[in-house]
Amino acid sequence: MGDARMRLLIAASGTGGHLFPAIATAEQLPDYQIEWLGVPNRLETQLVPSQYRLHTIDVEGIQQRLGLGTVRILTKLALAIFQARQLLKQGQFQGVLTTGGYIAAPAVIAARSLGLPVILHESNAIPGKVTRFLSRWCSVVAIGFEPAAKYLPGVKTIFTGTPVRSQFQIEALDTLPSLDLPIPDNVPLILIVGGSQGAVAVNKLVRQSAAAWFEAGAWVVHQTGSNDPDVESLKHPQYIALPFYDNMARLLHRASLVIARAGAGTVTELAIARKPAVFIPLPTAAEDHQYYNAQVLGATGAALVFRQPELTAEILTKEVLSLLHSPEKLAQMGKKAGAIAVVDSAERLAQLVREIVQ
Ligand SMILES: CC(=O)N[C@H]1[C@@H](OP(=O)(O)OP(=O)(O)OC[C@H]2O[C@@H](n3ccc(=O)[nH]c3=O)[C@H](O)[C@@H]2O)O[C@H](CO)[C@@H](O)[C@@H]1O
Repeated sequence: MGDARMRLLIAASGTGGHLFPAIATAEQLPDYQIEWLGVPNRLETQLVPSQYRLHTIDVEGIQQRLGLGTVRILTKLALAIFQARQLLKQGQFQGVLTTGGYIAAPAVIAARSLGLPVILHESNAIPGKVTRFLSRWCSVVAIGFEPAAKYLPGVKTIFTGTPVRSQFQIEALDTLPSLDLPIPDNVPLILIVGGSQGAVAVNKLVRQSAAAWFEAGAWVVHQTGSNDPDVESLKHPQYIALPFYDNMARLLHRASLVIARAGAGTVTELAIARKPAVFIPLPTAAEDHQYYNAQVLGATGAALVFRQPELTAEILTKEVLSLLHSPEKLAQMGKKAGAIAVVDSAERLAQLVREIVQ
């Protein structure tokens, strides 16, 4: 007996920020036969669940080498489009879902050249160049933050939020493995998240500020990344430094306050987990998109947002101390964060797929 389900190709590749939303959505689509399009040596080879067949094409470098040799870039893109077209035709796929990034270009162009519907999800408050360029060819662009719509004039956008891994939902708390970190139960915990690569400038500010927080009774868990040469320079009984932490959802649920970069994934997870935050957006992010991500929570009073060049250790010390001394304010901020969270984002995006790929 053949499989009578509709066939959907998901093109999602690279970082957790692109893969987690796609995986969460795929889980909501058992009524579709899903296969995956990625790149041979990226995270998808580890993260994409084994029930989805993974096809890979070589598109790495298209973005990185822009400007060096237009002919070579276009040749490579043309080859990737050709491969994606072959895959879509031979696999008899009926539509494409992509979360953007460089895999999106060949996937979207190939699908449209075959007249297939495409849903593109953009998680940032300011869509990246690839999204803006490709959006006209998409049936619809699903957006993670509402402000993104105004950067996509003439494009059909639908606000779905960004799907996150289910462990960030408050309801999942009891099902998560407990923390393997020696943090006492009743102390305030400040969690610092630099993102998948860490944030050396944030690390430095935190180390300069932490003494006053320790004195106020707080513990600090500091996710530092692995590129910081000074990571050993702070030692304190209330301080734990980690390059990366796998059980981030559990740690986030335990935190009283989170200091973080403002990648779309992190901002969304904080809203879902209803956590008060201090954002220090990456100043070099394309078109300053992290600042606008941060402002989605900042504008409602759920977070404080500081621009890195203007932020001193004195200011950070003082602002965090004042929050630590005001648990009611922290609780209010967490509530405001929760108010903008889209807890059923994966279901919404899956529903959009059902409406468009049929
Ligand atoms: C440096 C950079 O350009 N980052 C971009 C990248 O973010 P990137 O994907 O790197 O970062 P995000 O903030 O979106 O997500 C980080 C993810 O890593 C997880 N995590 C982090 C640390 C840790 O120790 N353990 C752990 O599990 C977080 O829970 C989160 O799920 O894509 C995002 C979506 O397009 C953009 O908004 C970001 O600006």
